Amino acid sequence: MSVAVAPAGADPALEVADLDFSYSGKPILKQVGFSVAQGGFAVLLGPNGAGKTTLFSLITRLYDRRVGTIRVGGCDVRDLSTAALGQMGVVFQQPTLDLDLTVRQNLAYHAALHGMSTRTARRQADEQVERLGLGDHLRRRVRELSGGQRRRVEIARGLLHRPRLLLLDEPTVGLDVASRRGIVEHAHRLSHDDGVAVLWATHLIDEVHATDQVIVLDRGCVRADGGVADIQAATGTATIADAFDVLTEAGHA
Ligand SMILES: Nc1ncnc2c1ncn2[C@@H]1O[C@H](COP(=O)(O)OP(=O)(O)OP(=O)(O)O)[C@@H](O)[C@H]1O
Repeated sequence: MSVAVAPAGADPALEVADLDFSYSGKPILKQVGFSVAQGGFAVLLGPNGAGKTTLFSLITRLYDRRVGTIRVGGCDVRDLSTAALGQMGVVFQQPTLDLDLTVRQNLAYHAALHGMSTRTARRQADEQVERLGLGDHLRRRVRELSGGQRRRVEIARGLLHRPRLLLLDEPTVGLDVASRRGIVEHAHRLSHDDGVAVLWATHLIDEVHATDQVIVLDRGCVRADGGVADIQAATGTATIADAFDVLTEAGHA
């Protein structure tokens, strides 16, 4: 098993404990708990409706009503929300770029929201888009870009303020195989090379790498949390796809 381990004494990048959440009295998340180490790569794997987006909405404080604890780098998102949110970059499931602005303008706007100076923002934007292969597109309006390019702009935007934790909610939905693979691999490089912890929500099992931490969420409950080999061993299966089938209701349908 090769799940990233935090340096001794370091707080996890993300810690969720005893989390319950309901919509209008209907329980959606039930006693959810897990943590992601500094620099770790965790896949939040769950079928449609498992509660992944709801969990992201709570981590990012779009929603607040809940029972339990959420800490980012040791900071409680409720008590120390500015400190917690400042350590976090987010790529939401629904695209949120302004299609009529250029790539550079979208990035500059986001950087300004984080209080970054124009100079720092420009340097950071140039670095991130270059790494994502978008260097030639800075002056293009987002409307002119492909779906995969737009997603990469959103990842660059989420990294501008150098977060320690990047959350991505089904970031490859609707993309072709090559674009998907490129984005999955880039996110892994961020974790392995830059030490950014990543929480990657998906229902696509082929996005799981053998070295990832996998958190299986089904009907609001964490059914498994560990390395791929551990989960396969615990379920007596040979692949993570088979383990997913054993652990989730979708697999019993
Ligand atoms: N605003 C809302 N009000 C009431 N119920 C909701 C609301 N948003 C989501 N739900 C319900 O909560 C459950 C979890 O939804 P959520 O979107 O968090 O799951 P998900 O794992 O992200 O699924 P998907 O992959 O389809 O986005 C579903 O049963 C959904 O119908």
